[in-house]
Amino acid sequence: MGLFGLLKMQFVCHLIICYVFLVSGLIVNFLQLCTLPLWSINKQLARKVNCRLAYCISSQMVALLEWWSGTECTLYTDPASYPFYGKEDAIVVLNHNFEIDFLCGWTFCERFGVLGSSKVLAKKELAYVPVIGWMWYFLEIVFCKRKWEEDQKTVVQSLQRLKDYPENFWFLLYCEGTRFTQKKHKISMEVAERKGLPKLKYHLLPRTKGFCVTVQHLRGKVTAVYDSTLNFRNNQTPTLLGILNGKKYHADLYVRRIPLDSIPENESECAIWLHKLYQEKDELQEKYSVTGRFPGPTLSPPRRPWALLNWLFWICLLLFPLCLLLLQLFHSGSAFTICTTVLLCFAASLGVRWMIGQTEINRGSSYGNKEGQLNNNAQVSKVTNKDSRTTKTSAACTAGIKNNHEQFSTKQEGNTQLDQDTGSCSC
Ligand SMILES: CCCCC/C=C\C/C=C\CCCCCCCC(=O)SCCNC(=O)CCNC(=O)[C@H](O)C(C)(C)COP(=O)(O)OP(=O)(O)OC[C@H]1O[C@@H](n2cnc3c(N)ncnc32)[C@H](O)[C@@H]1OP(=O)(O)O
Ligand SMILES: CCCCCCCCCCCCCCCCCC(=O)OC[C@@H](O)COP(=O)(O)O
Repeated sequence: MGLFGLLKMQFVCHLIICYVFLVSGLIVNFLQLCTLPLWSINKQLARKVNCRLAYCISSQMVALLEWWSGTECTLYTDPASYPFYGKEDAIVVLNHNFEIDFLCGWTFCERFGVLGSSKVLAKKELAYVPVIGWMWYFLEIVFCKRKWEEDQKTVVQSLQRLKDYPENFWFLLYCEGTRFTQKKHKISMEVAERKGLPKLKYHLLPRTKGFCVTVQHLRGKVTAVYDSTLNFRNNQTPTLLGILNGKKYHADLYVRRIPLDSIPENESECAIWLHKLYQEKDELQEKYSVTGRFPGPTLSPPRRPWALLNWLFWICLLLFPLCLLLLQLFHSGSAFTICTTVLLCFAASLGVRWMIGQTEINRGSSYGNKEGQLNNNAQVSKVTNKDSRTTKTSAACTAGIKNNHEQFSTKQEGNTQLDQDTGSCSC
């Protein structure tokens, strides 16, 4: 390990990075708050300003990944789809297995110029995370409690609001609803069994309501779904703390563009379509685990300098007053002032540690983990089974999926366009 590598592991460097992130983030949050009066005067302008302000925060984390840790991101995609990326509104469906999968998503957003405006269907708890959560409020991020009865109205309203959004955006959906753990996987596969759906090895069973409602309400605005599958080379399990320590990872992202027109409008058909998509994603991950790569050509967009420049700007702006303050402090020699400052630094680092904890899977929620939920599902399942037609449709689709996927895999190897083929469910 070189000198720079050693430096990256020093606690003092982490303190400085976190200080810059926290203080610049709070400044940006304050500026966002100042845009409130503008919303009533010129809503579209307020949205554009907020996209740029949000970029100042999220691009710092992207710079940390790309320039500090040097993590590489390879994109596997159809060359015919490539020109669309960043030039249209899209719904992104991504697997949820890694602590930094959202950060890799952000990196691709940055490379295609949609980082400031990117959106997500996020759990409500994240809205209260300082800096990021507060920034999301002004970006009109859609929040959910993951209780459909309570979410239905608010999610639909938030989606409707995005219909006239002035910037191109990617709307991220983790349809699994929570991060993959062995326990959640086991419970989720029991649900799959009850529903007569094939088991998944690398994914949890997708929750279909959020996807269907998003497709339904963003139709006309969004033109495609980007089916995205992420994995890391050599079975790496990346973490945000690892990134902060300068650890380099290698991410592989497979993206398939599916025109929105080819996704069924009817809710139950849309749900079947999503289950089929996850079975295809599962087969793709199986291939990755065998070959160590996704099929098809790689077309990685290069890193852009803007995230780094923004980060350097904030470092220069905020380090100077910090150094002055520290000098003055030690010059004053007051034990009380020094102790108070040390305590404040300690409290701030605890705060940042708590924020980093939000990204850690072993501190994740119990959503999808509860036996109680399973019992509810059993009831749901019984109701579903009463409608034998639905169950049969599921089974028929399952059979159809196999055939469709064989077609899909063969086409994949030949790197031909798959969108239209995979977009339609023949069930
Ligand atoms: C290309 C590069 C990527 C670009 C990236 C772009 C943008 C980046 C932008 C931002 C990055 C920031 C990242 C922040 C990350 C934060 C993400 C999150 O917070 S994820 C968590 C919140 N999001 C979701 O949950 C979305 C998915 N969920 C849904 O859509 C849900 O339907 C819902 C709308 C949340 C409602 O939840 P609820 O639980 O009420 O769902 P359902 O009604 O659907 O669930 C009941 C349904 O599921 C079955 N069930 C029950 N238990 C299980 C189980 N354990 N496993 C699977 N299924 C289960 C149950 O039988 C019911 O079935 P049915 O619907 O048939 O009745
Ligand atoms: C320059 C950068 C400096 C970095 C130092 C400070 C870092 C602070 C980082 C705060 C990041 C907060 C954003 C959290 C995003 C977490 C995304 C995520 O993965 O959420 C999980 C949910 O999807 C599902 O939750 P679970 O049900 O699995 O539980």
